Amino acid sequence: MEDLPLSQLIDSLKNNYEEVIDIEINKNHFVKASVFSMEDELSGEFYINPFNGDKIGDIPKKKPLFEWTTNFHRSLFLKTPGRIFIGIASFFLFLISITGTILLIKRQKGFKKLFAKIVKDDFYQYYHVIFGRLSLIPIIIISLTGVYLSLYRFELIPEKTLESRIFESTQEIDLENTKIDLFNQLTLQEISKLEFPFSSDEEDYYILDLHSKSVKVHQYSGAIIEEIEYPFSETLQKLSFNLHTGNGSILWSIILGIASLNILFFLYSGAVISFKRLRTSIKNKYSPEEASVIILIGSENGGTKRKGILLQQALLKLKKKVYLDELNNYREYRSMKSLIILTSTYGEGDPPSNADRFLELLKEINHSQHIDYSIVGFGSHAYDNFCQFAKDIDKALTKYQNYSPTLPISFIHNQDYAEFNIWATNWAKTKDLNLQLPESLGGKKEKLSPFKILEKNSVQDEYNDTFTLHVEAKFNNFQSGDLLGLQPSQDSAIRWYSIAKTAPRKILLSIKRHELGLCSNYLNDLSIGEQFEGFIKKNKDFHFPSTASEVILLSNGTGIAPFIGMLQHNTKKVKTTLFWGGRTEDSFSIYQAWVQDAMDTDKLSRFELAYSRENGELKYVQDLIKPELEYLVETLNNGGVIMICGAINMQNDVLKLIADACKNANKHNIEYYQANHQILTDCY
Ligand SMILES: Cc1cc2nc3c(=O)[nH]c(=O)nc-3n(C[C@H](O)[C@H](O)[C@H](O)COP(=O)(O)O)c2cc1C
Repeated sequence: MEDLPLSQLIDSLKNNYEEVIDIEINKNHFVKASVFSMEDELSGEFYINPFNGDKIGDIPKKKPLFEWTTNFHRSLFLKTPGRIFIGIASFFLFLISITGTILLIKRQKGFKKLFAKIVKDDFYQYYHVIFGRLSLIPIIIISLTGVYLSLYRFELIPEKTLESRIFESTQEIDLENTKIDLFNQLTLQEISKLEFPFSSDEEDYYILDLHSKSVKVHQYSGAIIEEIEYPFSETLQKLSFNLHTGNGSILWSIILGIASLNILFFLYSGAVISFKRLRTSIKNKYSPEEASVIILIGSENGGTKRKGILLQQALLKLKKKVYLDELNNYREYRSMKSLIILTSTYGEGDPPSNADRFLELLKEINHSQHIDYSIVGFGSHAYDNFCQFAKDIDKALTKYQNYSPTLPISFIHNQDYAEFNIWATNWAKTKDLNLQLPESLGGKKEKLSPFKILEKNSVQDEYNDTFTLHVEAKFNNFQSGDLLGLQPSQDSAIRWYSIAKTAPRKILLSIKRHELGLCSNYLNDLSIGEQFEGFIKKNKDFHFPSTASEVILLSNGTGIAPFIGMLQHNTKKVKTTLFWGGRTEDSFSIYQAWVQDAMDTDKLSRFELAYSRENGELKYVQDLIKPELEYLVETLNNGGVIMICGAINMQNDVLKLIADACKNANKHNIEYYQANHQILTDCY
């Protein structure tokens, strides 16, 4: 159809109808004609077959819903003010998409990495970025063309004067035999509209709209009388209209449709992200001069800051003079005794934006008093430089003699609240504080469920401080390595126990009794058949690996519990070694049967143990693995996994030994294996 000469269409129309007013060829290559004829049904506007001029269909009326939506979209039914409003909204959408692109480039650390892998650490942020990458370009186009259409509509586009050229006709006029060469030469694809002369008067011309100009053609001689070039603004208006509406391309319409849905998602996810950030504004009761505990935060998206605020509130409840601020606001704190630094890491081990000046400030600002500090790094093993910025601060602080660590640096993966709670409890212990953070973030109460005591075993040695409880749950969807939380009284903090799943719904807990420990004594006092209330939290970063070539389990004290459960489920009989350190031979008695059973069934290949209070020698897990470090690193190298559970000091020592051994082996550093989920820890 596109190659059909215009003259042929004109001839067919003239043959079929009394009078032709105009024809229009739309983007979808349909030919619409406006004609008069003797027969009523063949008069009016309808689609025609371009080859013979026959009517092929009526022009469908726009559906009311479609019309309603178009009106709403263009002006919100507010006529001109509505259109102005929509124009301004388009402009803002354009600005947001441009700034969004810049932020995305910044977040990805460069234009080249715009399409690099994105780590899913927060649902809304992740999909904000994923959808952003896919639809920012269409959204920029939608908004920019929307702005242009509004400007055009309000005649705010500087109009170039029309270029009109008038030709003197020299051609002869043959009224009997008009043959217009131009119409023979033009095909339908080159024209968009043709208006027929109004009457047979010589002064009435054909008005032919081509894609870039409009031409007046003499109806008898075929001479071009006038040519008007469309100004660029008009061409741009047409292009904008097509790009904005998807007119003429189904594929582009689909892309625009998806991008528009994404705009809705962006509105929502953007609002959630902003809300989360706003919710975490810092308020202080004490001035920086009077506070003895200073909490400094490095946080980009507010996760770490929220933890800092919870900690601040818990300390205020204990009447502590605490001051919370961002790391970049570091200054002289005259009364500071304790410094707590909670910081996340971004980019490639870089500080978050509210902490990027801290290391410089630290050099400039001097404190003369003695300060004990504790650093908690928030990060994700999905990145190569796990908690690197927290490590950098730790390293920087060791240079100052008046700064001494209260606890070794702690790391928290994926904002794990239970891990943070454990760190906070440990920190509070060093200060003899009964610190109580809320049970869970957002104040959501965990659903409690009863656990019934089936069996109890206690160590009968001079320390007499450890016991196991075999309990039955009401449900079964948990795994060894998950955490059981329980709160012995309304106003006490939650205690967490790493669990062993020994059979469906059966859990083995290993508990160390503290003389004044509320929770351990409460559990110790329960008899067989009694129950306690608690809840289970998934701890998916500490499950037995499903695909490792070999597994090494390192534990001390009650930290053996999750491993007992894991061994039971090692039905594939993956080569597994267990190292355990306890105080006395008796302290092993409560686990012995489980370990023996795992050995007998080949679920455990090797077992090594160390006693720290037996035979006068002080032997710890650390001592057990010292001669095995080469083997440990080799296992990691071959795709094996090391899991560590028990006391935090043991974990820190062991990690240091492994880190040094990795360095000596000259292959990968320890961070590589941590990022690769080959070193899993759950210590307290
Ligand atoms: C773009 C980007 C880069 C990140 N880079 C690292 C990194 O190098 N090392 C790391 O341990 N965590 C990294 N993370 C994870 C964050 O540190 C982690 O999500 C943290 O919980 C964020 O805390 P915030 O909400 O307080 O900013 C990165 C996260 C994002 C989004």
